[in-house]
Amino acid sequence: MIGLRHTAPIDITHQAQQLGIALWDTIPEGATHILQWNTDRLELLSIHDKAIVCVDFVKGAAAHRRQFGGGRGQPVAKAIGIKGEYIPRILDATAGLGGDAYVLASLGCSMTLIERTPIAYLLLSDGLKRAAADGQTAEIAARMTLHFGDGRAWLTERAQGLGPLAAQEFDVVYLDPMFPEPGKRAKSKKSMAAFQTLIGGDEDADALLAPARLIAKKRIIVKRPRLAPLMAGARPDFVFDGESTRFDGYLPTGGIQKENN
Ligand SMILES: C[S@@+](CC[C@H](N)C(=O)[O-])C[C@H]1O[C@@H](n2cnc3c(N)ncnc32)[C@H](O)[C@@H]1O
Repeated sequence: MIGLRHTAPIDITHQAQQLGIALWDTIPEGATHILQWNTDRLELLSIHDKAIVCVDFVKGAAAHRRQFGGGRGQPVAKAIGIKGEYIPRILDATAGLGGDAYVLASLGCSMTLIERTPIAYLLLSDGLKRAAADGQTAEIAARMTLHFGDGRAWLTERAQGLGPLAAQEFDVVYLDPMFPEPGKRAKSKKSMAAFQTLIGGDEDADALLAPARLIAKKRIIVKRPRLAPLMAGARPDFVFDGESTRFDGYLPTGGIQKENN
Protein backbone atom coordinates (compact mmCIF):
# COMPACT_ATOMS: atom_id res chain seq x y z
CA MET A 1 0.00 0.00 0.00
CA ILE A 2 1.38 3.36 -1.00
CA GLY A 3 0.39 7.00 -0.43
CA LEU A 4 1.70 10.55 -0.57
CA ARG A 5 2.47 12.28 2.74
CA HIS A 6 0.31 15.36 2.97
CA THR A 7 3.22 17.81 3.24
CA ALA A 8 4.15 17.89 -0.47
CA PRO A 9 3.72 21.10 -2.51
CA ILE A 10 0.24 21.70 -3.85
CA ASP A 11 1.07 20.98 -7.52
CA ILE A 12 2.49 17.57 -6.66
CA THR A 13 -0.40 16.79 -4.34
CA HIS A 14 -2.81 17.71 -7.09
CA GLN A 15 -0.96 15.63 -9.69
CA ALA A 16 -0.89 12.64 -7.31
CA GLN A 17 -4.63 12.92 -6.67
CA GLN A 18 -5.33 12.99 -10.39
CA LEU A 19 -3.26 9.81 -10.75
CA GLY A 20 -5.27 8.09 -8.01
CA ILE A 21 -2.55 8.06 -5.35
CA ALA A 22 -3.82 8.17 -1.74
CA LEU A 23 -3.05 11.24 0.41
CA TRP A 24 -1.99 10.47 3.98
CA ASP A 25 -1.82 12.76 7.02
CA THR A 26 -0.62 9.85 9.12
CA ILE A 27 0.81 6.62 7.83
CA PRO A 28 -1.81 3.88 7.93
CA GLU A 29 -1.16 0.35 9.13
CA GLY A 30 -0.17 -1.90 6.25
CA ALA A 31 1.60 0.91 4.36
CA THR A 32 4.60 -0.42 2.43
CA HIS A 33 5.87 2.76 0.70
CA ILE A 34 5.50 6.50 1.19
CA LEU A 35 5.97 9.26 -1.34
CA GLN A 36 7.29 12.26 0.55
CA TRP A 37 8.64 15.72 -0.06
CA ASN A 38 12.20 16.18 1.24
CA THR A 39 13.46 19.80 1.10
CA ASP A 40 13.32 20.23 -2.68
CA ARG A 41 12.44 16.83 -4.06
CA LEU A 42 9.97 14.01 -4.16
CA GLU A 43 11.23 10.68 -2.89
CA LEU A 44 9.88 7.20 -2.44
CA LEU A 45 10.60 5.58 0.91
CA SER A 46 10.28 1.85 1.36
CA ILE A 47 9.07 1.37 4.94
CA HIS A 48 10.43 -2.15 5.24
CA ASP A 49 14.11 -1.47 4.50
CA LYS A 50 14.19 2.36 4.50
CA ALA A 51 15.50 2.39 0.91
CA ILE A 52 14.92 5.71 -0.85
CA VAL A 53 14.45 6.32 -4.56
CA CYS A 54 14.34 9.73 -6.20
CA VAL A 55 15.25 11.04 -9.65
CA ASP A 56 18.23 13.39 -9.66
CA PHE A 57 19.74 14.33 -13.01
CA VAL A 58 21.69 17.26 -11.58
CA LYS A 59 23.99 15.68 -8.99
CA GLY A 60 25.40 12.26 -8.12
CA ALA A 61 25.53 9.42 -10.63
CA ALA A 62 23.87 11.39 -13.44
CA ALA A 63 26.38 14.25 -13.15
CA HIS A 64 29.26 11.77 -13.12
CA ARG A 65 27.89 9.97 -16.14
CA ARG A 66 27.36 13.28 -17.95
CA GLN A 67 31.05 14.09 -17.50
CA PHE A 68 32.69 10.68 -17.78
CA GLY A 69 29.99 8.45 -19.28
CA GLY A 70 31.68 7.47 -22.51
CA GLY A 71 29.55 9.56 -24.87
CA ARG A 72 28.61 7.92 -28.13
CA GLY A 73 30.79 4.92 -27.31
CA GLN A 74 28.49 3.59 -24.62
CA PRO A 75 26.40 0.54 -25.53
CA VAL A 76 23.00 2.25 -25.45
CA ALA A 77 24.23 5.00 -27.81
CA LYS A 78 25.76 2.46 -30.19
CA ALA A 79 22.57 0.41 -30.19
CA ILE A 80 20.47 3.49 -30.95
CA GLY A 81 22.82 4.22 -33.86
CA ILE A 82 23.94 7.79 -33.17
CA LYS A 83 26.54 8.55 -35.85
CA GLY A 84 28.04 11.70 -37.35
CA GLU A 85 25.31 14.26 -37.94
CA TYR A 86 22.58 11.68 -37.39
CA ILE A 87 20.92 12.26 -34.01
CA PRO A 88 17.70 10.27 -33.84
CA ARG A 89 14.31 11.30 -32.53
CA ILE A 90 13.41 8.63 -30.01
CA LEU A 91 10.19 7.41 -28.46
CA ASP A 92 10.93 5.69 -25.14
CA ALA A 93 7.69 3.82 -24.44
CA THR A 94 8.82 2.42 -21.06
CA ALA A 95 10.39 5.48 -19.44
CA GLY A 96 10.77 4.22 -15.84
CA LEU A 97 12.97 6.68 -13.95
CA GLY A 98 14.37 8.09 -17.18
CA GLY A 99 17.99 6.96 -16.78
CA ASP A 100 18.50 5.76 -20.33
CA ALA A 101 16.46 8.62 -21.78
CA TYR A 102 18.62 11.14 -19.94
CA VAL A 103 21.81 9.59 -21.33
CA LEU A 104 20.42 9.76 -24.85
CA ALA A 105 19.12 13.32 -24.38
CA SER A 106 22.56 14.34 -23.13
CA LEU A 107 23.93 13.05 -26.47
CA GLY A 108 21.52 15.36 -28.28
CA CYS A 109 18.57 13.04 -28.99
CA SER A 110 15.07 14.41 -28.68
CA MET A 111 13.21 12.09 -26.32
CA THR A 112 9.49 11.49 -26.01
CA LEU A 113 8.82 9.42 -22.90
CA ILE A 114 5.78 7.42 -21.86
CA GLU A 115 5.34 5.93 -18.40
CA ARG A 116 2.22 4.19 -17.12
CA THR A 117 2.98 3.73 -13.42
CA PRO A 118 1.84 6.77 -11.39
CA ILE A 119 4.74 6.48 -8.91
CA ALA A 120 7.46 6.31 -11.58
CA TYR A 121 5.75 9.09 -13.55
CA LEU A 122 5.60 11.40 -10.51
CA LEU A 123 9.21 10.73 -9.51
CA LEU A 124 10.44 11.29 -13.05
CA SER A 125 8.42 14.42 -13.63
CA ASP A 126 9.81 15.84 -10.38
CA GLY A 127 13.38 14.98 -11.46
CA LEU A 128 12.79 16.62 -14.84
CA LYS A 129 11.47 19.81 -13.20
CA ARG A 130 14.63 20.13 -11.11
CA ALA A 131 16.81 19.37 -14.14
CA ALA A 132 14.98 22.09 -16.12
CA ALA A 133 15.70 24.61 -13.37
CA ASP A 134 19.46 23.95 -13.21
CA GLY A 135 21.86 25.66 -15.59
CA GLN A 136 23.94 22.50 -16.11
CA THR A 137 21.03 20.30 -17.12
CA ALA A 138 18.31 22.64 -18.46
CA GLU A 139 19.30 22.15 -22.09
CA ILE A 140 19.20 18.36 -21.74
CA ALA A 141 15.86 18.41 -19.88
CA ALA A 142 14.41 20.58 -22.65
CA ARG A 143 14.94 17.64 -25.03
CA MET A 144 12.83 15.33 -22.83
CA THR A 145 9.02 15.33 -22.93
CA LEU A 146 7.22 13.03 -20.51
CA HIS A 147 3.66 11.73 -20.89
CA PHE A 148 1.58 9.60 -18.56
CA GLY A 149 -0.05 6.69 -20.35
CA ASP A 150 0.24 3.18 -21.68
CA GLY A 151 2.97 2.79 -24.26
CA ARG A 152 1.17 0.06 -26.15
CA ALA A 153 -1.98 2.16 -26.58
CA TRP A 154 0.03 5.23 -27.61
CA LEU A 155 2.12 3.24 -30.11
CA THR A 156 -0.97 1.58 -31.58
CA GLU A 157 -2.77 4.90 -31.97
CA ARG A 158 0.30 6.49 -33.54
CA ALA A 159 0.53 3.61 -36.02
CA GLN A 160 -3.02 4.50 -37.11
CA GLY A 161 -2.06 8.16 -37.44
CA LEU A 162 -4.13 9.01 -34.36
CA GLY A 163 -3.65 10.08 -30.75
CA PRO A 164 -1.41 12.61 -29.00
CA LEU A 165 1.67 11.62 -31.05
CA ALA A 166 -0.08 11.65 -34.45
CA ALA A 167 1.96 14.56 -35.76
CA GLN A 168 5.35 13.28 -34.53
CA GLU A 169 7.92 11.14 -36.36
CA PHE A 170 10.28 8.80 -34.54
CA ASP A 171 13.47 7.31 -35.91
CA VAL A 172 13.84 4.88 -33.01
CA VAL A 173 11.45 3.28 -30.54
CA TYR A 174 13.23 2.25 -27.35
CA LEU A 175 11.75 -0.46 -25.11
CA ASP A 176 13.06 -1.44 -21.69
CA PRO A 177 10.22 -3.14 -19.81
CA MET A 178 10.81 -4.65 -16.38
CA PHE A 179 11.82 -8.25 -16.77
CA PRO A 180 9.23 -10.49 -15.05
CA GLU A 181 11.56 -12.85 -13.17
CA PRO A 182 13.50 -10.98 -10.45
CA GLY A 183 16.30 -13.61 -10.54
CA LYS A 184 17.02 -12.80 -14.18
CA ARG A 185 16.93 -8.99 -13.90
CA ALA A 186 20.16 -7.08 -14.18
CA LYS A 187 21.72 -6.57 -10.72
CA SER A 188 20.70 -3.30 -9.10
CA LYS A 189 21.21 -1.31 -5.92
CA LYS A 190 19.01 -2.00 -2.89
CA SER A 191 16.95 1.14 -3.50
CA MET A 192 16.34 0.23 -7.15
CA ALA A 193 15.49 -3.36 -6.20
CA ALA A 194 12.77 -1.99 -3.88
CA PHE A 195 11.45 0.15 -6.74
CA GLN A 196 11.43 -2.82 -9.10
CA THR A 197 9.48 -4.88 -6.58
CA LEU A 198 6.93 -2.10 -6.28
CA ILE A 199 6.49 -1.74 -10.05
CA GLY A 200 6.42 -5.51 -10.63
CA GLY A 201 7.26 -7.41 -13.83
CA ASP A 202 5.81 -6.04 -17.06
CA GLU A 203 4.14 -9.30 -18.05
CA ASP A 204 2.44 -7.73 -21.08
CA ALA A 205 5.68 -6.33 -22.55
CA ASP A 206 5.70 -8.58 -25.64
CA ALA A 207 2.74 -6.62 -27.01
CA LEU A 208 4.89 -3.50 -27.42
CA LEU A 209 7.07 -4.87 -30.20
CA ALA A 210 4.61 -5.10 -33.12
CA PRO A 211 3.22 -1.52 -32.88
CA ALA A 212 6.77 -0.22 -32.26
CA ARG A 213 7.87 -1.82 -35.54
CA LEU A 214 5.04 -0.07 -37.35
CA ILE A 215 6.06 3.43 -36.34
CA ALA A 216 9.87 3.54 -36.00
CA LYS A 217 11.50 4.81 -39.17
CA LYS A 218 14.93 3.26 -38.58
CA ARG A 219 15.03 0.75 -35.73
CA ILE A 220 13.54 -0.58 -32.52
CA ILE A 221 15.87 -1.26 -29.62
CA VAL A 222 14.85 -3.64 -26.84
CA LYS A 223 16.97 -3.66 -23.69
CA ARG A 224 17.09 -7.03 -21.91
CA PRO A 225 19.12 -8.70 -19.19
CA ARG A 226 21.96 -10.46 -21.06
CA LEU A 227 20.54 -13.97 -20.75
CA ALA A 228 16.85 -13.13 -21.00
CA PRO A 229 14.67 -14.65 -23.72
CA LEU A 230 13.70 -12.61 -26.77
CA MET A 231 10.82 -10.14 -26.66
CA ALA A 232 7.73 -11.81 -28.15
CA GLY A 233 10.06 -14.65 -29.24
CA ALA A 234 11.11 -12.46 -32.19
CA ARG A 235 14.63 -12.97 -33.55
CA PRO A 236 16.43 -9.60 -33.65
CA ASP A 237 18.03 -8.25 -36.83
CA PHE A 238 21.13 -7.23 -34.86
CA VAL A 239 22.37 -7.41 -31.26
CA PHE A 240 24.70 -5.31 -29.11
CA ASP A 241 25.98 -7.27 -26.13
CA GLY A 242 26.97 -5.55 -22.91
CA GLU A 243 28.32 -7.03 -19.67
CA SER A 244 24.97 -7.63 -18.02
CA THR A 245 22.69 -6.12 -20.64
CA ARG A 246 21.83 -6.95 -24.21
CA PHE A 247 20.33 -4.58 -26.77
CA ASP A 248 18.25 -6.40 -29.38
CA GLY A 249 17.70 -4.40 -32.55
CA TYR A 250 14.73 -4.84 -34.89
CA LEU A 251 14.04 -3.23 -38.23
CA PRO A 252 10.71 -1.56 -38.88
CA THR A 253 7.91 -3.50 -40.53
CA GLY A 254 6.17 -0.28 -41.51
CA GLY A 255 8.00 -0.52 -44.83
CA ILE A 256 8.66 3.21 -44.86
CA GLN A 257 12.45 3.40 -44.84
CA LYS A 258 15.26 0.90 -44.85
CA GLU A 259 17.86 0.63 -42.09
CA ASN A 260 20.93 2.66 -43.02
CA ASN A 261 22.63 3.51 -39.73
C1 LIG B 1 12.95 -1.25 -16.38
S1 LIG B 1 11.96 0.19 -16.22
C2 LIG B 1 12.65 1.29 -17.40
C3 LIG B 1 13.95 1.87 -16.95
C4 LIG B 1 14.41 3.00 -17.82
N1 LIG B 1 14.89 2.55 -19.11
C5 LIG B 1 15.49 3.78 -17.09
O1 LIG B 1 16.62 3.87 -17.61
O2 LIG B 1 15.19 4.31 -16.02
C6 LIG B 1 10.48 -0.26 -16.99
C7 LIG B 1 9.41 0.82 -16.89
O3 LIG B 1 8.53 0.67 -17.99
C8 LIG B 1 7.24 0.95 -17.57
N2 LIG B 1 6.32 0.28 -18.52
C9 LIG B 1 6.25 -1.03 -18.81
N3 LIG B 1 5.32 -1.27 -19.74
C10 LIG B 1 4.80 -0.06 -20.07
C11 LIG B 1 3.79 0.35 -20.98
N4 LIG B 1 3.11 -0.53 -21.72
N5 LIG B 1 3.52 1.67 -21.07
C12 LIG B 1 4.19 2.58 -20.31
N6 LIG B 1 5.14 2.24 -19.41
C13 LIG B 1 5.45 0.94 -19.29
C14 LIG B 1 7.17 0.37 -16.17
O4 LIG B 1 6.12 0.97 -15.42
C15 LIG B 1 8.55 0.73 -15.64
O5 LIG B 1 8.53 1.96 -14.97
